[in-house]
Amino acid sequence: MSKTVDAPVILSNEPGSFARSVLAERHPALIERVRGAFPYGPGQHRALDALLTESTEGVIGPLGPGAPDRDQWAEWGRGYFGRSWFDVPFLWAESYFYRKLLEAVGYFAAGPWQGIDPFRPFKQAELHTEEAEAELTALDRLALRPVGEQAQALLYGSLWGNRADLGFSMTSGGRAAAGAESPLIADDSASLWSLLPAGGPNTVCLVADNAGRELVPDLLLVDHLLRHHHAELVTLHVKPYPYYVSDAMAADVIDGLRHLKRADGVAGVVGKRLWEWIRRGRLTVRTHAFFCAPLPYADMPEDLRQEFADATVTIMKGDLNYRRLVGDQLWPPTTPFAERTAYFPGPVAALRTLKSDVIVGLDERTEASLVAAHDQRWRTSGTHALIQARR
Ligand SMILES: O=P(O)(O)OC[C@H]1O[C@](O)(CO)[C@@H](O)[C@@H]1O
Repeated sequence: MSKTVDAPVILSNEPGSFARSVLAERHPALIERVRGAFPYGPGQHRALDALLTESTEGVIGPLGPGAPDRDQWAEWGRGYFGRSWFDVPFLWAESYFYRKLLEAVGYFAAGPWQGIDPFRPFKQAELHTEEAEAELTALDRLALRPVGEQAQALLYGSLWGNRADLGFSMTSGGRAAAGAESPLIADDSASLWSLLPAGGPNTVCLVADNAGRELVPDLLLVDHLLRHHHAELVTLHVKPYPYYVSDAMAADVIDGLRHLKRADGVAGVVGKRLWEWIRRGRLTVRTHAFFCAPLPYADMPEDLRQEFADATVTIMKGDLNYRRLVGDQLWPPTTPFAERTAYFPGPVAALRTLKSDVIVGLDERTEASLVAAHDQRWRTSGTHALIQARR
């Protein structure tokens, strides 16, 4: 057992740090992309200007008086207002940035822009890339392989789908989305499958991350779990509103399902079957306000805790869910995953490509070889991935 009891919370004020670059470079770049995505009017552009200035040079201000969740954020941000965005916890600052960006474009305000997802054009474009098409065509070949091989390939597909992240491409020029896949730095997939023996009365909660090219492989995995009775019921949890650029909401699930249903070959068959799983109640899409909270899962509310407690296993997708699952802190990398997730109300697994500094659950040899071979960029470059699970 590691002796770790606590570790520094990640802030964004360390010069040269990844967290700092997200606030100082990615967020301004994202504001520019959002400006170009819709024919926003002068009021929205002024609000985006104000957000850019506030978040890079100013101090944290409250949400506007009409915001439905103003009190909630005032509570979550107690002690942070009036301070530099760089000096408060990175997880909080990043989450609040997305909330303020929605405010700037009028997502929650009564009027024509209410409910218009500022990231939707990017998410939709993702579905129609050559790579996305090739992934669907590959399903025809995969269907000829033994079932166990299909299962493993779909699990890895869902894992590496997490690399297709629009926030990431904001400053990396999409580099992490290309190239050969690196070996996993932790692979508990055998342990994950052992939690889901075919034919058992299993239920799975899959907490989704990105839409588009991540969500489609997630749906393919879900179909496999249901079809081969690794799970009798699956709940797909998505965000209630646009978040972290590409995070999936119910509208994105519908887009993904339609996209699959229209495809040729095996992909089209799977798309139609997924509609049927939903119709029969074997696949349910759910959301919860907590998925957009700037808090670790250790602080989840009782109703969500109960949902996870009832599942045979909860699968957390992506980097943000990982940060919230283990705590957005600089843990010694060899801190056991089981120790960091001991509070979780049931078996839990993480499928994540590494896109921020947090990491636990490495063995010493892996950590040493990563540091020697790539310095610390392996933590944030999206080239490495992991599957971690605990019973
Ligand atoms: O989509 P994912 O895998 O949750 O990745 C989100 C990650 O991207 C970043 O927002 C940086 O763009 C990280 O800070 C964050 O953890």
